Amino acid sequence: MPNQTATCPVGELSCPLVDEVVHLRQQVITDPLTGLFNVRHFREMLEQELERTQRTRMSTAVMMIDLDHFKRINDSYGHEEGNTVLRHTARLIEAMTRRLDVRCRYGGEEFVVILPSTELAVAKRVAERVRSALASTPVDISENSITVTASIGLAICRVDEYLGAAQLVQEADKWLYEAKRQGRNRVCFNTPVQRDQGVSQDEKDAIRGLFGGD
Ligand SMILES: Nc1nc2c(ncn2[C@@H]2O[C@H](COP(=O)(O)OP(=O)(O)OP(=O)(O)O)[C@@H](O)[C@H]2O)c(=O)[nH]1
Repeated sequence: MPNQTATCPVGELSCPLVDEVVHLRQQVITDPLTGLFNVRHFREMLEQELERTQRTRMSTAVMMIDLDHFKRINDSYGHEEGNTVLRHTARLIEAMTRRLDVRCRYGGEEFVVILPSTELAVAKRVAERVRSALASTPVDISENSITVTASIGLAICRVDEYLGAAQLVQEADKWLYEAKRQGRNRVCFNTPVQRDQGVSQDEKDAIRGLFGGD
């Protein structure tokens, strides 16, 4: 009878070496403060999901979330309490999204979620759920109960309107800053109406002409 403890057969789940590798792999892709995925994993997964969009023709959505006036929380209550707020935010993001969504800390007080195989209408509902949960769920810090809000930018990669990873992130970031600009605690995204505003009067007239409009 061979000595089972002295060997590490492939596929043996209880092998300490395999456990160690799994643990290390987890550490490499995790943000230590919040337990969400880190930005390195976000980049890897985004490339993977965009490839899936090309293969399956199902859209990929990216949701960029930034806490509002977070500096004030640090300044008023200290960095440790600020960290408590970041962990609270991470738990709410997890609670309001699916396990298949890739929930990441992008850095500082910014979070990003990849919503695989998701159209804009669904992404809007998820983003609104996250925004509203944050605004209505207080967190206890320094004997105070406070609520934090977030601004959220959404971007979609469709197979017929394909955006690469960098462009998609840039687009989500653009709408996040639009949400800040409009007063914070809101979700912003590119709507067909806003796209239409980019069409000049000349172009509109030409389209009307093509379809026989007056
Ligand atoms: N506690 C804590 N604070 C952090 C961490 N990373 C970044 N910060 C702080 O996050 C704050 C971000 O501030 P700003 O970029 O000015 O943004 P803001 O105050 O949220 O304002 P708006 O984004 O414009 O609504 C800074 O005070 C950073 O020091 C962290 O890991 N822990």
